[in-house]
Amino acid sequence: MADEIPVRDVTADEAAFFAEHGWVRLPGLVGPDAVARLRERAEVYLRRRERERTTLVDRAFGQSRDIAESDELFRALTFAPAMGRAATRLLRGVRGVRVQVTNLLIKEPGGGHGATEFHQDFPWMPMDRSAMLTFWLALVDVPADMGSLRFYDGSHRYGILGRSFTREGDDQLSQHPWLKELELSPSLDLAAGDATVHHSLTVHGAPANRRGTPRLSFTVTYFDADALYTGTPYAQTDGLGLTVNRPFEHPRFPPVPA
Ligand SMILES: O=C(O)CCC(=O)C(=O)O
Ligand SMILES: [Fe+2]
Repeated sequence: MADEIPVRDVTADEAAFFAEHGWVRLPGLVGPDAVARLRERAEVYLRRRERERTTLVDRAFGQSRDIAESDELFRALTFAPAMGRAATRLLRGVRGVRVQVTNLLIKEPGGGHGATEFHQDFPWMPMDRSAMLTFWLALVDVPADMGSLRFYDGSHRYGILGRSFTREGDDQLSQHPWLKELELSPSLDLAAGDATVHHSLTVHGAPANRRGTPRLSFTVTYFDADALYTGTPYAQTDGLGLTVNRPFEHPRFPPVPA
């Protein structure tokens, strides 16, 4: 029988908060029993992971990309209708969403990983529109000093600010010091099962993990199902045979029922 993951719906207030601020906290998005099962799975995958530190991103956190393609429990969460409904509601004006990527993230303690420098997610993407967001689900309790995400409030309204993680010193605050005039979201103490959601244009980052245990989280990124492929070179899409100016109709970008 297919696994089911209980996911609650997003409220009208949460959707309004997201529209204004470009991020939102969703307490208790996933029920505690389901989170415990997801965490057990995550621990197995992350133990197997090779600890290469080759890119600037690798220094900030470890990843196990496309986890929902290989694991049925993370797939059940990714395709839960409540997730599709939430993404569609938060993005406003989209008819539906597709999955862009799923990921398990680990931020090791004790200097294993550093801070996640402030960045936008969208500047890399080969989509013709920025209607895209990421759910970041805490799989363990994530107190602020373990590295919950922080967001520059309303930064999603300033368009594409450029790529980060391409060279030293290209974090968004160095490129755009005026961002400091915006409010920084409060440091959040998340419980396992809580999530934050950020828009793909929202500038976000995270401090290093100062606790003694790893920060474990799952992320899923959804985008407007009607977005068109631009042909911009991108490792994930290169060679898939997508057609420029056509939607992402490909098994790697499945639509999610809402
Ligand atoms: O978990 C982190 O520290 C960063 C995650 C992130 O940047 C993202 O999910 O877009
Ligand atoms: Fe990000």
